[in-house]
Amino acid sequence: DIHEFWDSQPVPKAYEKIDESMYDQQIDVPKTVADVRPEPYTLPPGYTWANIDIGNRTEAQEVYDLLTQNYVEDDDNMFRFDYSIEFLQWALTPPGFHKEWLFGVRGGKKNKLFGFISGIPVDTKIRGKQVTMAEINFLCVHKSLRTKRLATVLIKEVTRRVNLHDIWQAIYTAGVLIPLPISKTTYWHRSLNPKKLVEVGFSSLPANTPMARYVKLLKLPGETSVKGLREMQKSDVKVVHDLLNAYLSKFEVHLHFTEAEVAHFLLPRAGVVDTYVVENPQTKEIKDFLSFYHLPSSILKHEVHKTLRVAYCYYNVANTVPMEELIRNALIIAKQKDFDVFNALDIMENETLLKELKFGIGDGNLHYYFYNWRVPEFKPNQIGIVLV
Ligand SMILES: COc1cccc(CC(=N)NC(=O)c2cccnc2OC2CCNCC2)c1
Repeated sequence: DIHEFWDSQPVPKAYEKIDESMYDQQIDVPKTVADVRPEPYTLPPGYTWANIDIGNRTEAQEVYDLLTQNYVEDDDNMFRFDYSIEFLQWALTPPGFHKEWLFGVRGGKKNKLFGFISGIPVDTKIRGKQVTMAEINFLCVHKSLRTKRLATVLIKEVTRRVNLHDIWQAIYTAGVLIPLPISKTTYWHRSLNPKKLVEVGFSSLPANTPMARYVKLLKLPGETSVKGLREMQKSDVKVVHDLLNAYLSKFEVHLHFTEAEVAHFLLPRAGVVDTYVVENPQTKEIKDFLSFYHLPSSILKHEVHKTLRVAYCYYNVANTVPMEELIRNALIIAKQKDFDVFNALDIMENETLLKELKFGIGDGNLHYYFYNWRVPEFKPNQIGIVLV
């Protein structure tokens, strides 16, 4: 069963008793690239490995088609993530990405894509220690091929390909609980279009609250309130880079971004990511910025509404503006851009503003995991990494 697989992996065991001296180091015995299996893992008969050039529109379309039909659904199977092609190309081609870490499994007469997994290299800081990791995401097996253990082979193969680059740790998130989370975070939602959210069953009307009153309760100003708020542009990359790294260094677990990575991940891209900086009208200085990414969900069983437009809280730094006002302005912008809901995890400083800004608690958790690195469990507000 699944635990038989994870029991064979260098992740903390559910039962282990650990003393402090075991933390901040790898779990596996030290290995070198020479120890890594040179050939790909064996697939079931009829299936083959296939690298995916996500920059190629045709191949990106195949990944889109696989994910939009077979990727993660909410616990009630009412919604399924619907990552766009442009979003996948953005998320999977940061500076320095390795093309052999983007691959899948093909099979059948039409050599169809039945499985996919991805890795990108990230520079992490864990309790003050620099660790280069692979950020693993988009593990997906076609619904018709579940229980063939393809997922475990995809995990082993991406581990092998990452190890060939002399990288031995990884970070990933999952809604499911497997051994052992480094943190259990909770998701929260801020309704922007309450009428639609109630119609599609995403939200329910609070007791004794007519819809008109619910809408009024959640109403946001039509315009932003922060003076000097404007879209990020190329010339802001340097200052945003310095602001972001300085801010993230406050957290026990965080990424370190290069300038090129800040340009890639934060410069606005239509339908993918929005970033706004606060330029002080007098001094022209920038000390704050907000950002959110676009991840719609398919609405699986509704006659009229087919898509839920969801904005996800990304990286936000508030030095001269109260964080609550900054995020309220993110909500106002998201509403202006016709998003239906704004999602956030209770990581970083988010917990302090969720209630004030009328977020409702979600019905699930997102767990963060490390592969082959032992740490004590962190509180969500010690996590300074956002995975898309
Ligand atoms: C609303 O449509 C959904 C479609 C599929 C799953 C879920 C529930 C869920 N699992 N949500 C999250 O994981 C989540 C909730 C708030 C913020 N970020 C999140 O996940 C991000 C980060 C991890 N990769 C997926 C997107 C909701």
